[in-house]
Amino acid sequence: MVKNRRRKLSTNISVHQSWTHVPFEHPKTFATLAMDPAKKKEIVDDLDAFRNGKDYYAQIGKAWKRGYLLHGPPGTGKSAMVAAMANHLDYDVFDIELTSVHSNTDLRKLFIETTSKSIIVIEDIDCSLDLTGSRTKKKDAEDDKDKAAKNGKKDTRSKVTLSGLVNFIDGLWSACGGERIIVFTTNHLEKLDPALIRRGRMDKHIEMGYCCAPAFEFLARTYLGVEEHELFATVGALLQEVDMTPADVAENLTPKSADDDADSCLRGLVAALEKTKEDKANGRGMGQHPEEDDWGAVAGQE
Ligand SMILES: Nc1ncnc2c1ncn2[C@@H]1O[C@H](COP(=O)(O)OP(=O)(O)OP(=O)(O)O)[C@@H](O)[C@H]1O
Repeated sequence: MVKNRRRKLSTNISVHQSWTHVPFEHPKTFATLAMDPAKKKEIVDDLDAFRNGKDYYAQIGKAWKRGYLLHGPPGTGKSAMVAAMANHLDYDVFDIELTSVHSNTDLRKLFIETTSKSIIVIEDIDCSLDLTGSRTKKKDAEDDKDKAAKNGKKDTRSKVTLSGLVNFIDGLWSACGGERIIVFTTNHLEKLDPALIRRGRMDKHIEMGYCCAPAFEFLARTYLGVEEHELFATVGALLQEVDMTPADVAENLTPKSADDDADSCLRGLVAALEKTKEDKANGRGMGQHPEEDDWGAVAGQE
């Protein structure tokens, strides 16, 4: 892997509809991302195949691009996954804030200005636009707009349309040369129009889920340097019963003072899980634990 250039993080600026660049410093790598090793390998292999696939893409007559859809609840590592991808490939990241893009034309302009070897990220895509195309949702969007106008508030929804975005994904890639990856993240897969996320546009769908025992043990090794502990079984059992994101588990495993050690952090995590379990029993919980494989679909791929 070539590591001789400095990666950039670029975000779009609304006033000028252009990019601003800062060094990309996010430290997350696949080595520190808690997920099923087999799934992790599958994603890394997929990225490597893409990076080395110039001739293959030319041979099949396809633009050299790949779309990844990362979906799951907040705090399950979607942004961390984007950083791990960028660090693995040594690509720049172009972070598009769709609500600050004024029109499809501006989106096209921004896109044309992206460079080769880049990951173009649109986070929380369901929050940025009315992307469902359904009449009910369009009506909801119009109602929201009317409500905002009545309350003297600015309509923050982007003027970029679903078809504008689809064109952006399909058409322009071919005109741009050089490899590009596009990533959408969402907490609400069900809100997205199937046309937007079909294979060929979003080629790989990756589900990021709640933490389960093996993911917790990985985090305990990373955060506390602990391979085994008597509380592992207790934590594992509690994670079967309640939903806790890897972000919350990681936070509980982070020492808060010089007196904190592995023991106290693990006891703190058990207390937090028991509290969540109690809340759930009292009807204050987040709902049922979804059906998961051993890794809690921390990165289950569909
Ligand atoms: N699977 C994971 N492995 C290691 N760390 C994780 C994992 N998931 C989350 N974290 C840590 O939790 C924090 C929050 O994660 P992140 O921002 O990636 O979640 P997210 O799914 O993008 O959330 P949101 O939907 O709210 O943007 C980060 O510090 C991240 O490093």
